[in-house]
Amino acid sequence: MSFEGVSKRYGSTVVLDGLDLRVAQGEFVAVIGRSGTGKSTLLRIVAGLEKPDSGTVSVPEGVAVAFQEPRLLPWLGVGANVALGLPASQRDRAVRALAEVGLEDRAGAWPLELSGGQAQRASLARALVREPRVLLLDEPFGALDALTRLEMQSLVGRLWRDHGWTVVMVTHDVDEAVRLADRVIVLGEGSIRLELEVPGKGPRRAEDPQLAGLGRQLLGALGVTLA
Ligand SMILES: Nc1ncnc2c1ncn2[C@@H]1O[C@H](COP(=O)(O)OP(=O)(O)OP(=O)(O)O)[C@@H](O)[C@H]1O
Repeated sequence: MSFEGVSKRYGSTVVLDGLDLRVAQGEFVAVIGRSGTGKSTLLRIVAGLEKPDSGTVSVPEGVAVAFQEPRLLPWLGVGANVALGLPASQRDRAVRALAEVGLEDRAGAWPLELSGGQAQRASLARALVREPRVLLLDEPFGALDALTRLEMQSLVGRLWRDHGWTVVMVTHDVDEAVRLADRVIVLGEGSIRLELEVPGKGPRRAEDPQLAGLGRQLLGALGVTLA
């Protein structure tokens, strides 16, 4: 997947200014940046929901998106939400996807009966069932408590390894970025301010001391200095 010289503005606000980005097949890239630096805009362009003003975007077929709020349809059961759009002959794929995210016993529940973490799992199952090549995650765990968030990070890391997806994840959480991604990019003023490779393969142990140093570097690029 690649962006070459991609620019996007809304009125007089320049959001992306000649952005170049290449993501290898199977790579996990985390995108961080201050509020309003264009992270969601970048994802929306990858998803084909938005067109750039100029530049070239090349994205393979098969993109699935999971957002911070799970966006399940409240009038359909969890299983039906996951199976939505699948031909009747392939409904068993929804059952398998629910089992992969640990929700096999919740297929008959209503979305409103799920906890935040379960709803996020259902949302992941809905992406899984489409067998995407590229998974886009926009602040997927932002609304979850700290423990559920750690569990969801492990789950996404495991699914990524099992399925060989290319992942682009927008997050405000530097620790989450270095725990999961192969590479973290910091967006600012329309382009990439800093790019860091994270050694090893995610999901990494949250308490890995090497990650703390990378996290501090990223916070520095975001203009945050810790005492
Ligand atoms: N449809 C739109 N119309 C007008 N302005 C927009 C639109 N979408 C985004 N913007 C503006 O573009 C800029 C980038 O927005 P974007 O949502 O991509 O940032 P972000 O980095 O994802 O922010 P956050 O971290 O707060 O979610 C912001 O100034 C925003 O107000």
